[in-house]
Amino acid sequence: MTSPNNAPLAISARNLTLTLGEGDAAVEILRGVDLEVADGEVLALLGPSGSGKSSLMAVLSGLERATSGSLWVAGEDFSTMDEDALARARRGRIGIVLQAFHLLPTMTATENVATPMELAGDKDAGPRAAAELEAVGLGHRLTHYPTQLSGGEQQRVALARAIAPRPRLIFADEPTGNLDVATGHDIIDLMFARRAEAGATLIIITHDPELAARCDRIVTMADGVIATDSSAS
Ligand SMILES: Nc1ncnc2c1ncn2[C@@H]1O[C@H](COP(=O)(O)OP(=O)(O)OP(=O)(O)O)[C@@H](O)[C@H]1O
Repeated sequence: MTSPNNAPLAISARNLTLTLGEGDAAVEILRGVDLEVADGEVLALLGPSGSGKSSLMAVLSGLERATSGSLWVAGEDFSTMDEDALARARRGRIGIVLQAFHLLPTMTATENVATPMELAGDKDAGPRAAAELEAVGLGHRLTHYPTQLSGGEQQRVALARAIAPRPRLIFADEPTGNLDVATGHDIIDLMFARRAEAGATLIIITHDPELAARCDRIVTMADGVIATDSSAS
């Protein structure tokens, strides 16, 4: 599976739809999304509130099953997998950073980063978690609990948790939405630096045109479909 310039594809989506609810309550959220993303590409996903950005990310990252259409992610056919298979396919391949940090309050920073890797059978989870926390500037906060960390520090832990398993794909949904501007800039700089080191594909939902301009490609959504794509010729 390759793109027109022969780069391997991280994502190939054809005519993806997502309908939630049934009967009269059914809502068509994605209405035929076509999208190809090259391996290593950094893509900004923009669009008005309610246009379907988070829903598309949920489908592309395997958190939600598409209602119809074909979807290949990192060489795996997501469209034929059930939820258990999707969860297995996500593990180690896909890292997700959300606006709310979703750290487990009873675990230290290191445990928050290490636990998903341990569950995936990684024997070096502890040292790798510590190394990644070091890399995001939290070497001095390894045994702190989330409540003992600032918002920016918590998002660094969430970033470390997403990146430590060395995923080929990183999804970020407004990762600076809960942070002040300066802290948000720091997180984005870190995310871009860690991504570049790993050569991973990054898809980032943002309302910030300045951040979008730092990406290789800008795709906008409107009303459940792709409206514009800066890579289209
Ligand atoms: N579980 C659900 N059931 C019904 N409708 C839903 C559900 N989740 C989302 N929607 C609807 O789907 C549409 C797309 O939502 P989505 O969160 O993907 O948009 P978005 O572009 O990410 O918006 P925002 O920028 O506000 O986060 C919205 O109209 C939303 O109300």
